[in-house]
Amino acid sequence: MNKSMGDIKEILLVVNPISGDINKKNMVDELKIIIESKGAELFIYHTKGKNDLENIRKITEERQPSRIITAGGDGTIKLVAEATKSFNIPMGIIPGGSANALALNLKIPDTLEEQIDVALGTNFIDIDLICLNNEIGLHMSDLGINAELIKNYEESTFRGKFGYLLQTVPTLIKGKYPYSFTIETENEKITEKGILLAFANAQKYGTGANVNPNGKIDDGIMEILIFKDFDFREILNTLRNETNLSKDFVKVIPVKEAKVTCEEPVPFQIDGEYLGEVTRVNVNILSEKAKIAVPN
Ligand SMILES: Nc1ncnc2c1ncn2[C@@H]1O[C@H](COP(=O)(O)OP(=O)(O)OP(=O)(O)O)[C@@H](O)[C@H]1O
Repeated sequence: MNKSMGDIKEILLVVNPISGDINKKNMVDELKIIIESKGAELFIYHTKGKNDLENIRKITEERQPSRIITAGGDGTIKLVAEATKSFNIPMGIIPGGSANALALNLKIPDTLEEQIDVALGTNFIDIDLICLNNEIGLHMSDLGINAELIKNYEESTFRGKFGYLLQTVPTLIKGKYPYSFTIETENEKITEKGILLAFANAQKYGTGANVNPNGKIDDGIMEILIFKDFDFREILNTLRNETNLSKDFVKVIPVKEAKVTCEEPVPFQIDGEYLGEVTRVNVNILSEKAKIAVPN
């Protein structure tokens, strides 16, 4: 366990009470004991699902905590990163959602004790924040078949990875793919047909699929990935973390900013949250970063 908390005097803990169907009480109790034993103060905010952005921004402004710890899924981390992006306060992560893709990408450990240790530690990564149609994304956002899957999952009563898997077959049967995507960057304007267009800051989806093996979450660049069709051999390679995906399967365009337009409305998601159907996505990397505590 972390021996010294350096100059951490007050910690803001943001807890999503419903994410991942996980009871966060043990985590909160353990964190309270550790923090109070070090003479620091803990202020807890439970998300409500409404007005959280404004509330977290206000609390951060008033209390000026020296660290923020977020216990929830990817949606909660995104919310906190957005609310606190102008304060430059380091954030620790206690993964507590159904997929936890960002925690997976940042190699946050599995046990609560180790997670708390990392969250209070002093090793940080400054990750890029991507602005997509005025919303913030941290790791993986996309247009197409995956967003449709997320929509169907959110509408279903089954939670967790099994619920997500259950939605796969009906989504694949009913989908309107392939979609037509026009991508405009500072260098080119191209139109490609595909089943999915991803804006990738990280390497992996929450399922572990390594779709962007050359991506770096802190390099000031995102990759636009266009998956052209279902190729089960390539999908298997992706799931096996193979690093050489065929160019016929996925086209990769590294960018700092771009405009993507679609002929028909296409399902859209940011970091696992469904945002409806859109015909246009404007993306750019923001100058602000999210400073996140990660393992050494
Ligand atoms: N108190 C609350 N009641 C209902 N919804 C909430 C509450 N707090 C946050 N939310 C909702 O939780 C969502 C974010 O969840 P998050 O992405 O962190 O977890 P998750 O991985 O999606 O977990 P799950 O799949 O179980 O929702 C947001 O849609 C937010 O509105």
